Amino acid sequence: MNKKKIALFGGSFDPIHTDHVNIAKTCYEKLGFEEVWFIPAYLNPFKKAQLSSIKDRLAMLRIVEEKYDFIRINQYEISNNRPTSTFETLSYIIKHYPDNDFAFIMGSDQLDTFEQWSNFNQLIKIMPFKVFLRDEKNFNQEIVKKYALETFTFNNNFLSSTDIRQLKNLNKQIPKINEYINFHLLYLPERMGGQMDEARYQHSINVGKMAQKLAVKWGADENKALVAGTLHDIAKCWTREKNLWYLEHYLPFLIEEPFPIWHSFTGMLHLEKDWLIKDQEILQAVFNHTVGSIDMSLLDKIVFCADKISLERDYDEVETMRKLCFEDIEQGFIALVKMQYEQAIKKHGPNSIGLLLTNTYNYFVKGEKD
Ligand SMILES: Nc1ncnc2c1ncn2[C@@H]1O[C@H](COP(=O)(O)OP(=O)(O)O)[C@@H](O)[C@H]1O
Repeated sequence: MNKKKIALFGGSFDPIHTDHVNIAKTCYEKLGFEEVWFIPAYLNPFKKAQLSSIKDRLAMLRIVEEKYDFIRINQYEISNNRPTSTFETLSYIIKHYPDNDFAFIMGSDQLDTFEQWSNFNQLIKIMPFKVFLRDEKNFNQEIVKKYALETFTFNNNFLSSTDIRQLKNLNKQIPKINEYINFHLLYLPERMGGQMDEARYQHSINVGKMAQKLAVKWGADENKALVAGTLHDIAKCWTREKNLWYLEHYLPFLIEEPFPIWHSFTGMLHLEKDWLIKDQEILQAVFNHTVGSIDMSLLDKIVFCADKISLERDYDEVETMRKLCFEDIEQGFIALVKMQYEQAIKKHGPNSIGLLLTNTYNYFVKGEKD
């Protein structure tokens, strides 16, 4: 009987990206493997370097598994519930699937530490190792020669999970995985933490939670509220130059608005252009969070209010405002627009608060509808 040829592909897949899939496709389309089994690594809960949950990493792998018949997920390491060496995993798989013929797939970056993998001398004898070149010129040729390893090129986008976590090369990433990451707010410390100080980060988290609560109370989409609320201030700590660059390139007419408001527009642009968030409702809620506009959805109002009544806010009337927002979101919103407007006038004078806030105030508070 001919044994089924299977390629085993281990990694953290945090997240899985296009190049992982392209490697698997090469195995299937060009190297005669009938299946490729992705083996996500377990991450030690006591280890600091731990990243996304197993649930999220598996959900992202499933998106790919559903698309390609030849891709399967093997959960041996995950179900072990402890860090498991490649040697242990491969020994287990060989023993339990005697009707298959296996090879192990690795990226060339792994060559440098290859000899330190546990039980290395036995490991290299139990199955062939196939090396996919991350960089065709720059890889450890000594190890390749020493162990007579086969090397392969593939349709390489030069992606890495680290880069994806840091918002780099997202245009080359699998769109559905981008969407999953954005909707589940994965990699916030990397993606948001680097752009703001600790207090702003905590405020952002609090606004997300408050927006979610308000959405549950008023029947809006709670996930969109959580995402928009959490990300609303993403551009708040940017320099004037960076803000200006985005406005000049995409929305130059808004440069006339006061600088402290710019971050709502540039935050929206950043989320759209760099995070590749496609959801217009989320983008609009971020756009409207500081001064609003005359055309606001329930979600926009919720994020606007959540920003002003989040957990860490402690101005005199905050409790009254919180109560009002949970009793009547429309009245809460009007009261908060009024407060925002009066504070802006006090701080900046009536001639420098910008057209948008004036319009929002006139429309919602004064009731001027034309
Ligand atoms: N662009 C790539 N080219 C070659 N191998 C890759 C590439 N991206 C990932 N790999 C390999 O895929 C396996 C799993 O990678 P993983 O650690 O989950 O992600 P990454 O290396 O992208 O951060 C590793 O063997 C890694 O070397």
